[in-house]
Amino acid sequence: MVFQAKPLDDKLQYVSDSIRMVPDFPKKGILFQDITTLTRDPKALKLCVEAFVERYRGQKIDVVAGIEARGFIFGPPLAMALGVGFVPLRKPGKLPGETIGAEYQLEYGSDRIEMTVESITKGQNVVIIDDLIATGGTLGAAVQLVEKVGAKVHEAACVVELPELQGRAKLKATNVPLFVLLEKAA
Ligand SMILES: O=P(O)(O)OC[C@H]1O[C@H](OP(=O)(O)OP(=O)(O)O)[C@H](O)[C@@H]1O
Ligand SMILES: Nc1ncnc2[nH]cnc12
Repeated sequence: MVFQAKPLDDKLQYVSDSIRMVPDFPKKGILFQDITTLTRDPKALKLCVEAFVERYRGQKIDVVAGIEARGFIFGPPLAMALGVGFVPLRKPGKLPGETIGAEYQLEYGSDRIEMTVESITKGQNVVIIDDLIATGGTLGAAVQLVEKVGAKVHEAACVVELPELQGRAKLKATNVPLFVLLEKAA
């Protein structure tokens, strides 16, 4: 049984149904939301990207920043549709040149993300995108990086929110709005 706080329209229901839930992955007790079943379904992928495009078209967005790895799937098609560039926020040691980084805790471990300093400039209006918000640690770190170079985070966007893990409350501390397509059970 999938928990869903808000009733979904037919399109989002289709997207929701396309996500496979995998119990005990990658660790016992984690109900993993597998978006690869969404991305391999052309209709679900199109509906999902279109929902983001509809949200941000006409919003004067300068940059879409996506979080490694699954933000790299949804970010580039959104950036292309908006006619802006895509900036990757990456796991440690992957980006050349001068970088800044932020550490964060996950539902199943800890990690760090990095950003090329010159990739986003002061005053730019940025949408940060990822597949999922759980504890909000990853998005919180991404917000820190974008704000550190003097840019504004217009909104953080995800396909799935796991409300029980309170990521929304963590992000609220940054004053960055959160937009999600689906709320699902953790
Ligand atoms: O809200 P949080 O508790 O921070 O968790 C959400 C993050 O966890 C997952 O990535 P993961 O770190 O598993 O990396 P991957 O995308 O490289 O598999 C997911 O894609 C988000 O980026
Ligand atoms: N339950 C979950 N499913 C997929 N990705 C995740 N990232 C953190 N928690 C997750």
